[in-house]
Amino acid sequence: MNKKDRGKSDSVFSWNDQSANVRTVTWETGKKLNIKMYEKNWKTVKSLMTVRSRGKKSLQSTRYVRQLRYSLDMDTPENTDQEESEEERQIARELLLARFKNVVTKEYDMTFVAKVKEHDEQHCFQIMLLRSVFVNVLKYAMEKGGHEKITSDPRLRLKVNHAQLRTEQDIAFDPEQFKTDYQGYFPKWAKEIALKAPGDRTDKEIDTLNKILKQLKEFRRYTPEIQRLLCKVVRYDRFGRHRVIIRKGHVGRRFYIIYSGTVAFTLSKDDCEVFSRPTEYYNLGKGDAFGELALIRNVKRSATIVCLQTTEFLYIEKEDFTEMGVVDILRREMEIRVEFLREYDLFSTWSQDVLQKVAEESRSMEFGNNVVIDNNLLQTDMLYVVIEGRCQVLRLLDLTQRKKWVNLRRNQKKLCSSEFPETSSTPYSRQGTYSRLSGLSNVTGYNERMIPRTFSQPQPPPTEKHVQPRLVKSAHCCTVTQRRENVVKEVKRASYPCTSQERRDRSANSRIQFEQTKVGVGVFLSLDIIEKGQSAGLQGVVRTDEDRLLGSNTDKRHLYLVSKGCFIISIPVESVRKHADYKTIQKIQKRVKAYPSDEALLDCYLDTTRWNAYKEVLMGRMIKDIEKRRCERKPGSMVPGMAPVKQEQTYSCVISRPGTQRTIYGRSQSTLSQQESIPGKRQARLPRSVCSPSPTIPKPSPEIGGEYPFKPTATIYAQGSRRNLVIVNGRIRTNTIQEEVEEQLLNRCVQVY
Ligand SMILES: Nc1ncnc2c1ncn2[C@@H]1O[C@@H]2COP(=O)(O)O[C@H]2[C@H]1O
Repeated sequence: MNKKDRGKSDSVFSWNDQSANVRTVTWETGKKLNIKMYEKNWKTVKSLMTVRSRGKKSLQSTRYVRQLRYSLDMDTPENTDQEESEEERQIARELLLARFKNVVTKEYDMTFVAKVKEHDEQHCFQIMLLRSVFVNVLKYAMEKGGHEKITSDPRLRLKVNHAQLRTEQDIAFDPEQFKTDYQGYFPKWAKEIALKAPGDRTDKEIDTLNKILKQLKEFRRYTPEIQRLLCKVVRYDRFGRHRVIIRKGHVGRRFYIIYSGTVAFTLSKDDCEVFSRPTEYYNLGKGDAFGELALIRNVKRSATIVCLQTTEFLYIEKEDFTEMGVVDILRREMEIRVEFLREYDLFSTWSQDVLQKVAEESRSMEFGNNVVIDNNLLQTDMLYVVIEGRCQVLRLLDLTQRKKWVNLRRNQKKLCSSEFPETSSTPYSRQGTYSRLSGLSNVTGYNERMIPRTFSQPQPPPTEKHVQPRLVKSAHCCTVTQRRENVVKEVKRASYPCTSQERRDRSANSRIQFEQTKVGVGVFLSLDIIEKGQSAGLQGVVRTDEDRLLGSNTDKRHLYLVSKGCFIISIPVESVRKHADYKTIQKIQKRVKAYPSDEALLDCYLDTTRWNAYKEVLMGRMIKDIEKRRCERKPGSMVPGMAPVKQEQTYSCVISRPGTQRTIYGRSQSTLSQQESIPGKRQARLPRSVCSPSPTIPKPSPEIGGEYPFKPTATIYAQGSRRNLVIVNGRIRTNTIQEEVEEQLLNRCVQVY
């Protein structure tokens, strides 16, 4: 993108955020168009235009804005882009319809779908706007290779062959699905250097190439001298999807580093196998290298490597590879791996030769925090040994499939509607919201954008038989909730001034349409921590072939292995099985963990969330109590003529539950209530000694402390995440429609159970 283009982008397409419903789109030509759109729709369009890919580059690059403008200038959606093939158009149309179905309100949906078919000019602009945004996103994805990801995702059923089929009911809109893993292409100038013969490259060219290659992790691990030498000899090449780069059994001549794109490797000769595999753990991406084994050991290629998308490579010829000492570095790394495996007690009975072989077939990998290493740990074909750091085993639990959770929520609804008839039908969802808003004292300055992403993620509230009725019935608790609700109402009113009719319209249209069977409310639970020296994926080694084929007697749940910052060795299970003796198998069998059932996890989650909710309510009551006592104690101790000051105090109390003692710290942020209670008085500030009592530890009153029947579940190392997530087609989303989706789901579940 040149500078000229960059300057243009803002004037071509911009939006005005001031009003909730009416958005102004400004054109380069100076024309202004007012589009009446509902907040959610607009947010969707906006998010699509600004979706960020991992490589930091925004989809809203000038080129797309230009394309968008171009397409908007066209008369009908069909003519929007001449270059577009029939196939692309078909996919775009299908997705567009699906998107309308799920994002746009029911009313709009019907109109739009009808109008798309009739090419009605009245709605043409809106249709084209959304459509072209989508087409451009799709094009972008196709260019960057992400298209394959979108279309080959079986859940989306968007494969070209399937495009004719009805897809709407299978798709719920999720911006996540339109992100691409943008990696950036190898620049043209760098290509020109890399295509030159080594002798023709100048020092300056080598330096500039060095700079760009430093972003590759494989390249960074060499010493600066070797890096410079590599820049002298490195060559560039680019291959499309399905291209076999290395075939098992062939003679090795090159060592490859991936600059962009993805390849997959298979230990079989058949390259087609990689395309039928559902998981991604055999994939290598940007910065990964391959093809070293044959060069180090002077043997034939040990695996087949195929491009999964258009991939750019930097390669080094065998002679250069050996001459420059890269071989020595890689050999040393291999020795470290062999050394580690020799020390590892699981393989203590293995001979040096076997360890050497296994080390060759294994890989050392480094992962940052929160990177998914494997998304189906129980079915994986890899054994992961943690050398440094740790990882976590997670389970995503679909709460809407759990009767206990549904009953719990139903009871809460009943209790709340009888206690607080004036509150909405989702009292607890709101309670989650309130707890986040409670710290805001300046209501008018509050903007909904400040609401954290967790805004719509409700906390399951306390409903334990012994506790809940008392907490809910307590007048004290009621006032707290009441006050908070007013705050939220005020916040909303202040943020979006609109007429009551508009408000009614908005709430009527805010209902989200979704395919209920595809959506659920879920929560991630941590089942296990894999520490240094431990391994994950042992199940694969002891799984019999029969189990593999029939899937019998095995736990088939999806568990995620997520890095918390670690360095691991991944060993193909096949390789371990091939070399494992009886003793090793016995050791492995002993170490295979049976993870707790979903039922047990759910109990633990509910216990934890009840406990957390209980603490929250308790804190609210205590703070209120303390404030009240303070007001009673010092009714006239104000100094007139001074501005009020926000007091922030820390309180602590001890809550005991069986077997534990916990200290809870809470923060109260409030403007002095005494001043508000005296009308006509000038605002005043109390001297610090008077208005700000030193943090006291109030005695927990008998009715609020010590009675919580919490039973720690000793067998499970699990802490319920406080984040509830909506799962869409097996994926996870966290956005503001969650509350509504959850409400609808709950209603459905209540009818079922
Ligand atoms: N288990 C593995 N994980 C990742 N890459 C591998 C694995 N086994 C082999 N390879 C790579 O696949 C390449 C095939 O050619 P080479 O044997 O020369 O070098 C091999 C390694 O670079």
